[in-house]
Amino acid sequence: MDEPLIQFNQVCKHFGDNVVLDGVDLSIFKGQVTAIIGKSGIGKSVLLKHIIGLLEPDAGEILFEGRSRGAMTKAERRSLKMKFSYMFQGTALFDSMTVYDNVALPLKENRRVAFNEIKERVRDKLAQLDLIGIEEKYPSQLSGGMKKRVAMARALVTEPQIVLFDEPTTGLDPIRKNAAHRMISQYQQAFGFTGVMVSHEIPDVFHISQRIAMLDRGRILFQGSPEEIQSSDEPAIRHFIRGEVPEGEEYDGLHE
Ligand SMILES: Nc1ncnc2c1ncn2[C@@H]1O[C@H](COP(=O)(O)OP(=O)(O)OP(=O)(O)O)[C@@H](O)[C@H]1O
Repeated sequence: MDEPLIQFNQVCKHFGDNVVLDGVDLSIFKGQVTAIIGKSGIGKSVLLKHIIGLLEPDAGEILFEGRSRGAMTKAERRSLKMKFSYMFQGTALFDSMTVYDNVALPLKENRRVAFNEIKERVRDKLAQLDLIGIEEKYPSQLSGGMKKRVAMARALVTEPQIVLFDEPTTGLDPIRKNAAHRMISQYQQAFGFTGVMVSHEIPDVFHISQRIAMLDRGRILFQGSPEEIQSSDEPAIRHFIRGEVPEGEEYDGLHE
């Protein structure tokens, strides 16, 4: 297999007494969607935040094409940052800005994109996400599902090379959820981007990801293809992906 685009080597992170990542080894490959699955509160968002540098590991390292962020020059770090886009759990839309301005923001902020091109790209993304006609509305006037789709439009409008999604479909109805998954797949086929997606949508996520990583008790319990995880004999994996509580055990998924 090729060199990973992003590589976690023995990454550890704790908050006070709460050890969240305890030696995470994870490989993320270019052009693939990698889904991060695992129980609630286990540290999936924390892992994602390490990729964009919102959190720094206490120990271990994260390599991008073989190089750690710390070893990069300022210019290299800036260029790495431009490759990323992300969509976090809370949609983080700006309430004082219209839908159009929210989606146009990344194009206006970091890139020299002509006014007409911004208009075209924003319209395109809104159309793909079934959001035409709401450009002038404000986030407070939208349903939760619509906000989520606006956030997705904003994450994809720059056509980024690496997109991090934190539960992009939670709270969407089944039709919109499928549409959002389809959009991620189509976007990947069109642009060959690398996606890292935290998701609880099992088994749906197996259909749109090429790689699955399961986080459990601070470590990656499994990483491999959707087919491999579905045929795993490991009880913790089998129970989790089937949504079963092992006999004689109480569900201990609430780590928060
Ligand atoms: N900035 C922080 N300061 C202190 N503790 C934090 C911080 N961020 C996360 N945590 C803790 O880290 C643990 C993992 O949280 P995280 O949000 O990554 O879980 P998750 O797997 O994404 O959960 P869910 O599936 O419910 O979204 C939790 O115990 C959380 O309280």
